[in-house]
Amino acid sequence: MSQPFCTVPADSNLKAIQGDRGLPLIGMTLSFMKDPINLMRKRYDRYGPISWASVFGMRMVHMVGPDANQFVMLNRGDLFSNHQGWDYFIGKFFHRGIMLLDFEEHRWHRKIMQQAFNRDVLRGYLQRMGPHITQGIEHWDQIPDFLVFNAIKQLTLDLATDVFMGYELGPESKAINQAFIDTVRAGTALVRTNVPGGRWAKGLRGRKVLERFFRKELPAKRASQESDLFSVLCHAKTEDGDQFSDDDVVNHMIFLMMAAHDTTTITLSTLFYYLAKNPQWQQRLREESQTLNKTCIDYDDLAKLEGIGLAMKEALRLCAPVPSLPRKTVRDAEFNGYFIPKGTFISVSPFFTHYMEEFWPEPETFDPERFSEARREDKIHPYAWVPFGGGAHKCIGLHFAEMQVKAILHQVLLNYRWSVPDSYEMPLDTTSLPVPGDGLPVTLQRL
Ligand code: HEM
Repeated sequence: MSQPFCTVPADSNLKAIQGDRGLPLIGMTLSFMKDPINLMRKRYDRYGPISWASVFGMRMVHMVGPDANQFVMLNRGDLFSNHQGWDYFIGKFFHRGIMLLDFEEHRWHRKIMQQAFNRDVLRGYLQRMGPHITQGIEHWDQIPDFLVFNAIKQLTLDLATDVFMGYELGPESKAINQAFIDTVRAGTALVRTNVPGGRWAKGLRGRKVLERFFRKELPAKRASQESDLFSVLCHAKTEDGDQFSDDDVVNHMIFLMMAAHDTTTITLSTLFYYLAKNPQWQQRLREESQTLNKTCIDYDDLAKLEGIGLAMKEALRLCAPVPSLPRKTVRDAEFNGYFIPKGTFISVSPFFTHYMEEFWPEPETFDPERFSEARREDKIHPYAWVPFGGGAHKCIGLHFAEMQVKAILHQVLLNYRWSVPDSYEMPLDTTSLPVPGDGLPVTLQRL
C-alpha cells in the first residue's frame, strides 16, 4: 500500500514522495538484488521518477531516469553528500577515498589527482600494460574449463600490481593480492558485521595489510620518480603547489585499485559475452585490430580502434558496472515538485536508466551502432548514458578504462576466437556488482 515518505512542511506546496516498505524486516532488498530492472520498472510505472522503499535496512528514495541523474549528479547547490551515501556501504574499507569526500575538500583532492590521469601519464601506463597482457593471455587456451570472468579478473589484478604499484611483487605478492581481493569483496558483503571468517572481517584485515604495505613503500616512491600510479600520486602537484600527504596517498591508492578493478573486469566480461553471441561483431573488431599490424597498441592507436569503442559503450549500457549511486541530502531539496528532506538516503540508477525504452529503442539488443555518429542514440539526453556517472564525481579513470579495455581486447582478438552455444544466455548475478553468475564459460580457439 502506498504511503508518504514524510510529512511535507505546512507552508510548502510540494508533494510527499510516495512508496511502500515491502516485506517486513527485509523490505524490498531481495527483489532489488535479484532483479533490479524488473523491480525498478514496476516502481517507475507505478510512482514515476521518484519513490521510496525499504532496502538494505533503511528507507531509501529512488530517483530514476535521465532528469533525476542530471539533478543528482550535477548537484547544483551542493545538496547531496557522496560521503554520507557511500560511507554506509564501503566506508569501513575505503575511507578517505576520493569518491567519499565532499564539496570543497573533494575539489582540492580531485585537482591533484587529475595530474595522475593526464594524457602523458596515461601514455606511460599503456606502455607498461602491453607486454603484461601478452604474457597474461598466452596460456589461456591451456586452462581447463576456461571462465572468462576469472581469467580477466586475474589479468586486471596482475596489470594493477605493475601499472598501479610499479612492482613485480616478490614473496609478498600472494598476501597483497589476497588482501586486495578481500577488501574489495567486503564492500559488497551481505552480512555487514565483524563475524570472524566472514567477508566483512576479512575486508578489515585486508585493509590493514594494504595500509601497511603502501606505507612501507612510500619513502622509496617519494624518493624516485617512475611512471606507475603510486609514484605519480606521490609527486603530483598543482600549479598552487598543493600535494598529497602520506595518508592521502595511501587512502587514494587503496580506493583507486578498487575503483579500477571490478569495473573494468565487468566491462570486459560483458564484451566477451556479447561478442560471443554476435560473432559478426567479433570478426569485425578482429579485422580492425589486424589492420594495426602490431601486438601491443600505442596511445595513438586508441582512436583507430573505433569498433571496440562502440562495442564498449554498448557493453557499458547493457551492464553498468556501478549499477546505482547512493547519496544523502545535506539540506532539504525538491525534485519534480516533490519534497526531499535533509538526511534522506537517495539513489540514482545508471543500470535501469540504460534499459528505459522511453530513451533506448530495443534496449535489450546489443547494437553498438546506436552510438555511431550517424545515430548517436545517447544524444537523446545528456544523462541517458551514464556508466561513468557525471558532475564533480564523474569517473576520473574513464580514459584509463577505455585504454585498458582496448589494449586487452586488441590482443585477445588477434590470438583467439571464442564462442558460446546458440542457446546460452549468461546469468547475471546482481547481488552486489553485476557479474556473470556462472563465470562465463566460453570455448576458446587459438588463431
Ligand atoms: C569501465 C570502468 C569503470 C566504470 C564503469 C566506472 C564507473 C564509475 C562511476 C559510476 C563513478 C562515479 C561514482 C559516484 O558518482 O558516486 C566513478 C568514480 C570514480 N572512478 Fe571509475 N569507473 C571505471 C573505471 C575506473 C578506473 C579504471 C579508475 C582508475 C584508474 C577509476 C577511478 C575512479 C575514481 C577515482 C572515482 C571517484 C571520482 C571522484 O569522486 O571524484 N574508475 N567511476
